[in-house]
Amino acid sequence: MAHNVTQLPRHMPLITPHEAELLRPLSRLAYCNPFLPERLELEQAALGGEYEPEEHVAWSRTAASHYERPNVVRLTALADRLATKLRAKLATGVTATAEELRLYDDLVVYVLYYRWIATLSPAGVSGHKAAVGPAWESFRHAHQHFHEVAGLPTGDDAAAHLFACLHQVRRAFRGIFDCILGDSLPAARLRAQVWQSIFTHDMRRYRRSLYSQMGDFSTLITGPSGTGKELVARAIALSQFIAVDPQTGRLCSKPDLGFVAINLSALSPTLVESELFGHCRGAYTGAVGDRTGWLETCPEHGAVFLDEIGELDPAIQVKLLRVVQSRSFCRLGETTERPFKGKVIAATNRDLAAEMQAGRFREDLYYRLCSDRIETPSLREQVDDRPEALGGLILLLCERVAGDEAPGLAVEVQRWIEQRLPTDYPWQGNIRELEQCVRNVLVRQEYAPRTVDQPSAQRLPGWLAGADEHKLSADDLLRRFCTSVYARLDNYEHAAKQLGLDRRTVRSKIDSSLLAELRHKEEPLKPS
Ligand SMILES: Nc1ncnc2c1ncn2[C@@H]1O[C@H](COP(=O)(O)OP(=O)(O)OP(=O)(O)O)[C@@H](O)[C@H]1O
Repeated sequence: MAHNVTQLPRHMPLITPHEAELLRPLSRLAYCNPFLPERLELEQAALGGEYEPEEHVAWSRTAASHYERPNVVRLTALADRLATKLRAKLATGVTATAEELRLYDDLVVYVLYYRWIATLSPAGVSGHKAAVGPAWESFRHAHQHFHEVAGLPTGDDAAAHLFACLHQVRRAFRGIFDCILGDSLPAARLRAQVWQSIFTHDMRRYRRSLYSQMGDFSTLITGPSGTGKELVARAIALSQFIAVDPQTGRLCSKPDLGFVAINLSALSPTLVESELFGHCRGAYTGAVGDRTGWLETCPEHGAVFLDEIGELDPAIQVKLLRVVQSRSFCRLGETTERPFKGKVIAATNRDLAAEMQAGRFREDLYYRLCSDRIETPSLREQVDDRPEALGGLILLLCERVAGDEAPGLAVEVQRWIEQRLPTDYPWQGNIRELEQCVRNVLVRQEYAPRTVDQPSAQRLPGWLAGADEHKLSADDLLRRFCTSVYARLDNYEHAAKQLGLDRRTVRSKIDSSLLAELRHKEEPLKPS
């Protein structure tokens, strides 16, 4: 190929100022978080006048825009042409500066990714077979083709590592973009946070070295019920780095085996221990044989998801702390140490700060778990940020349950909501409730929300959320009630009198974060 190119003088710069205008933003696009508004800004900077304005604050899935975004299609073509041109210049012997080489290297990453994506079926391939056969051969060939002329690392190992990283990017993108829905800023922030949880904020450093160490970082997901905490956990778990075998181009393990979810509130402490750690025969009454626990079966690229971590028995909290600290554990009834290779992801809708204050949750475990923390926004927060986000969500949820019938069903659901629910309807069950609403309207042409049909005097104030589902303990209830009375009266003496408790008891029951929240919202307490 180099033979057809006119010989250029050696002192000529590799990149012209005009090319640099495209190349600089492209270089950043190759490593940026696709869910931050920055992504759209960079596309605009690269395309200039050719940029087609987007009405969204950041990339999100809408019924209209799936994968073929016009700006990306344009950019990909431009990037491909520029990479081919620069490669040809390099082949003539033009010497590049270190900065030019860095920009060229980033451009090649961008081009290789989109060339590979173009070989996938429209539905995309997430399994390990995606890395096999012709796709790998053409990737390896292109990697060699672009790198060798620039003196950049070539060879199967370098190609396989980049291929593994790009495969991970693809899995993460699909897990986040396809599953975590919502066209509001809080939803966009959530997607960006999940991306960061997987790749950190610096993807270059991740590609260089951190890719093999992210299992050491536990993730704590907090947020109200029905806001997608499990969805987020799944996206993170199934998007961990998996190496590619340079001989075959296959991923060394299957990504879809990497997620195990345990609901800690649904199991007795003994069962939780046995599920997590495994046991040997006779470890407790009923342990009739050896059992391998989830910590043991979790692969290196996988994660164990501990849902409702706030409900974990204190004795097991100590054992879990050891797992996240030393990454080893023993089966019940055994003293042999076994390694834990995966990642721990925990979630709760409880206020862990209050749980710690009340002595029910260990601080040391909390600090080990929250090295990476993600907060899922409520549906109300999303709709308050962008009222149209509700319609977008309804349409996408309708697609999930009714396929091609989605547009018609979405109109019915939206009409029902507008006519029958107040505009400030709290959506206490969040997106799970919205899903139920969609299903109910599909089946019965109506939805019976619990709170709306009740007389307003019977509705629960926000600080009692969960009480109607019997999710609160008696102590929780007392703490919240004391906090709420104190928030209104702002005086321990008066609060104690009203509550019929002594002053010190009231003081000890105050939940500081709930207090801050109540003061912030100035939520009125109904007169007693
Ligand atoms: N952002 C979202 N995008 C799409 N679907 C969502 C989102 N959030 C929640 N859902 C849907 O709502 C339902 C509940 O989600 P999930 O179980 O992940 O919530 P959760 O926060 O873990 O709830 P809980 O605290 O009760 O366990 C699921 O069907 C999920 O697909």
